[in-house]
Amino acid sequence: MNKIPDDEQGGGEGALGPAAAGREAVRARDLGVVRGRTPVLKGLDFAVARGSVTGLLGPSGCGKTTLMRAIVGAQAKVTGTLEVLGRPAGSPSLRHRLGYVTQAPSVYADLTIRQNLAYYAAVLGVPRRERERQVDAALADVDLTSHAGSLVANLSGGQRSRVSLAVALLGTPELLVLDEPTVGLDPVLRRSLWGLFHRLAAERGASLLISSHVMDEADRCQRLILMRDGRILAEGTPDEMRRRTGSETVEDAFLRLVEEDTARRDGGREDPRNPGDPADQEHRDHQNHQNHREPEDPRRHPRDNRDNRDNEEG
Ligand SMILES: Nc1ncnc2c1ncn2[C@@H]1O[C@H](COP(=O)(O)OP(=O)(O)OP(=O)(O)O)[C@@H](O)[C@H]1O
Repeated sequence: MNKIPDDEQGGGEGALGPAAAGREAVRARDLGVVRGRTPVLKGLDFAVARGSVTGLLGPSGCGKTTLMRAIVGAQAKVTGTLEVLGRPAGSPSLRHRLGYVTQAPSVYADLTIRQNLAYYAAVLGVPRRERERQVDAALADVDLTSHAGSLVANLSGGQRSRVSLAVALLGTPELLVLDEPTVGLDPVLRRSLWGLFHRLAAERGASLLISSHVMDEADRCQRLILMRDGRILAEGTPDEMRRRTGSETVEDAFLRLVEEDTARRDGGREDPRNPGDPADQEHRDHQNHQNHREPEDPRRHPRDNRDNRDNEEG
């Protein structure tokens, strides 16, 4: 484990004071990100509570992955204030305190599951005598014990995602940032993973930030951050969202909030349920962008948050 360098800025509590720093795993103030030449995140203010399961929800292309990359210190051109576990995002001492799972599984296809985990346990500096126990625990957490000897190349997409999740669990990180971890999984597996997320929060005190563009996952979260077009629409518990908007489901609450937001932005000329909805345009822009985006390095270390931070000088 790295020693905390004395010259790191921000200190243990930052500008938040001891009480706030203790309760919040992440705190953003006026956070902005530019990707290429486009402002993708615009003036975000929010917090992620410690020891809780927080859902980051919003339409495809609204900026969820960009926000997660900023939190784990992998994003270039970040402005404003972003504190993670009481330190400025990207601080070297955070590396071992965070687990990050990207959308594309990033484990070695030519190794078995156990070999991958043993390799990453060594890279992460898990003491040798601890490694076997931690690898076994991570395998059991993601329900892959019986496949431990299988080559990753022979696994299904959902199984590969769970191997990435197991890697993120090594070293018992305090904050887990999971980008759409349940996408493509069957309902039984999804339920069991949500069970795991809540156990990690309740029993180990871990803080989890989990993105999804599927609104029916919202009720599985203790707190929600709803995003649209690079901004925060609302944050709070699922109940608060429903009460505030007089809606029965979080999905309806989200649509109400989009309507209010649209009305605020342009005097209510646009109906968010019409095909002209800016959220649809966001989606189309995102799809166009996906066709032109730079490929991810398949051998990128899933726990290394800093290696492609500078590849977006546009
Ligand atoms: N490498 C990049 N260079 C420039 N712009 C990018 C890049 N990656 C994403 N973007 C743009 O940033 C915006 C936010 O993308 P992001 O991937 O953060 O959205 P998202 O909410 O995570 O989407 P999804 O749910 O589809 O994963 C989109 O408009 C996208 O086109």
